Parts: sequence; structure tokens; C-alpha cells
Amino acid sequence: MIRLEHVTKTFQTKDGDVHAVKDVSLDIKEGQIYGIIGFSGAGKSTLVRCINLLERPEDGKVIFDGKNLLELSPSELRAERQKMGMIFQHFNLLRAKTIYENIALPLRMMKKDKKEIDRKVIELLELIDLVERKDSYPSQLSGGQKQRVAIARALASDPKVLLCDEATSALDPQTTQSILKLIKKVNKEMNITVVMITHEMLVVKEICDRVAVMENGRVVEKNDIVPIFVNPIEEITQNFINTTNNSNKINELIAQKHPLTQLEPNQQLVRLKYTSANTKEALISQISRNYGVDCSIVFGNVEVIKDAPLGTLVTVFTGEDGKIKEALERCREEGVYVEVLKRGHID
Ligand SMILES: Nc1ncnc2c1ncn2[C@@H]1O[C@H](COP(=O)(O)OP(=O)(O)OP(=O)(O)O)[C@@H](O)[C@H]1O
Repeated sequence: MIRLEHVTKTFQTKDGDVHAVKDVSLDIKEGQIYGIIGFSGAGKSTLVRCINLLERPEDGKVIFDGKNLLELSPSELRAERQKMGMIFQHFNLLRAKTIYENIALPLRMMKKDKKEIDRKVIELLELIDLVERKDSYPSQLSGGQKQRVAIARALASDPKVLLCDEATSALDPQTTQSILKLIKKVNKEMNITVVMITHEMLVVKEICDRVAVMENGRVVEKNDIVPIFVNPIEEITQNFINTTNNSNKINELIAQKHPLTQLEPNQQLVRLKYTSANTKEALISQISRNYGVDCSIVFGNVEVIKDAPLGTLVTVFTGEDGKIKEALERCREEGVYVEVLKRGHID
């Protein structure tokens, strides 16, 4: 649905060139919720603004529905842009207009007749559950309610894509959850492709199907959501994932030589990660039995990603070196991610 090919955007400033986006290629499929995560200044906002050409890349292609937007005439581009709604961190509602009028605005610009505008605005007010507030002004609403109105306004022109630039960053955790639920509903029930810009891995974990990690203008890692949580490659990705759980605490304990991480010569400290797909069998008890290896759990955590559990166990395997190796190989064959954190005999 959206394909970015080698997109590059540089800003000329009085202090020199700022390379905000460098050679980024992404393929966002129809119906996906695609996350783009990075720290402040990584280039996320610039990248998402390149998708609807609010920023014009100086290099690369922006292909939407098969057309390279950079090659379209201004009127053709306007028509394509109508198929992309956008919401922002600070909502960007018109303060002097009522909620009803804010949502009606795109329809008035499209010169729709009064009856159709009324039908559509009421339908959207029902979707966001704010019918009774239609005559209020933005200043009379909470942050979460304002973002709901912004979503309704973005959907008024029946877009195929919703671009969300830090849509939950100004909201408290509970309101964030309700906005994410609404975005998920819009995605599933209205079949709208969503691009989510965020600096919060919790947001990605909650609703995204796929994620690209940005650092210094580049995409340094991209993957579907489960594999990226099971086996993040880049350090920055690992750091983002560590913000959603404390399974990496074990690395600190190892560095501090904490008693929990002191091993006998015949022991290894191992991290196992598994999804519901590879836990049908009682793997750990099977391994203990079949390989004569004892397995004790130091730390356990289960999180739910895309409605499926992802478990992490930090365990001490006790047994002969060769047997532990075979046992871990068996785990890998079952699709369990295995990482040996520390070996007793190296101490
Ligand atoms: N209009 C502009 N003119 C000059 N430099 C810009 C402009 N817009 C963005 N930049 C610079 O480009 C880089 C990337 O900014 P961008 O806003 O895309 O990052 P971001 O990841 O979205 O960060 P944040 O979440 O803080 O907005 C930054 O160094 C920023 O200062």
C-alpha cells in the first residue's frame, strides 16, 4: 500500500545541513499497523511527513497505491492526500470551532452537501462516543477526548491510511490505552492501514504488526512484532524492548556478581524465550527427563504481544556440559530462543 524506496530528506539550516532521513526503504502492507519507533530527533516525524509529502524528499520514491507521489501534478497529489488522514501529538483542533464543526471541516472543503455532512459527522461522533459533546469546544474536552475528535476528523474523508504522529505521547497511560483501542478498531473494522510514529515500545507492543527502528535518520532494524521481541538484533532495539519488561535486569545482576548468578562448574545461566506456538509440550520437564539436566528458574515473565503470550525464563541448567548442549539444541529445534548468559566453568 505504501512503499518508500531510498527516501532521503535533508534540511538546510544556517548551521549547515541536517540529514533528517537517510536512505529509508519501507514496505507497508494494506491492513497493517506499522510502527516507527526512535528517540527524539531520530527522524520519525520527518519520515511520516514524507509519506504524505508534507515534506518533499530530495531523493527516493514514495509509492502509494502503485503511484509515485513525487511524480504527480498538484491536483493529482491533492486527490491522493485525501486518502491519508493524519493525527498529531497536540491534536491540532480549531479552537474557535465546535467539535461538530472540527469533524465537518474536511467534508466542507470537499464541498459535500449539508445532509451528507450531517450523516457522516454523526456517524463519526458515534464511533468516538462523543455525540453528546458535539456542540462543545476543544478547550472543554480532556486530552483523550480531543484526540478522539482528531481521529474522527482524520476519518471524515474516508481515508485508506491513518498516519499517527506521537498520537498518545501527551496522554496518561489509561487514556493512551483507550486511544490505542480506538485506533485498533479503526484498523480492523474500517480496514484502514495505520502508521504509528512513537518513542514508546509499549505502544508498539500493544497494537503494531510490524515495526521499524530509527536512529540518526536511518532505519536500523525492521521486523514483525513477535520476532523483534523474541530476538532483537540492534542494541537500540534491545533498549526499547527493555523498557517494556525487566528481563534484562539479569545482565545487571551478572555484572554485580549477585549470588543468584554465582554458578557451580557444572551450571549454565540461560535465557529462554518462547511463544504460545512452541510451548504446547512441557518442554522443560521433558528436557530434564530426557537429558538428565536439572533446570531451575531464576526469573520468569510473560507478556502479551498481539494477543499471544511471549514468555521469558532465566534458568540455571545443571548437568554435564555435553548434555546441557544437547538440551539447549532441543529447545532451539522447538523454536525456543536460547541465549547462554553465563557458564559456571569460565568463572
Ligand atoms: N523544518 C526543519 N528544519 C530544519 N531541521 C529540521 C526540520 N524538521 C526537523 N528537523 C531536524 O531533523 C531531525 C529529525 O527531526 P524529526 O522531528 O523528524 O525527529 P523525530 O524522531 O520525530 O523527533 P521528535 O520526536 O523529537 O519530533 C532533527 O535533528 C530536527 O532538528
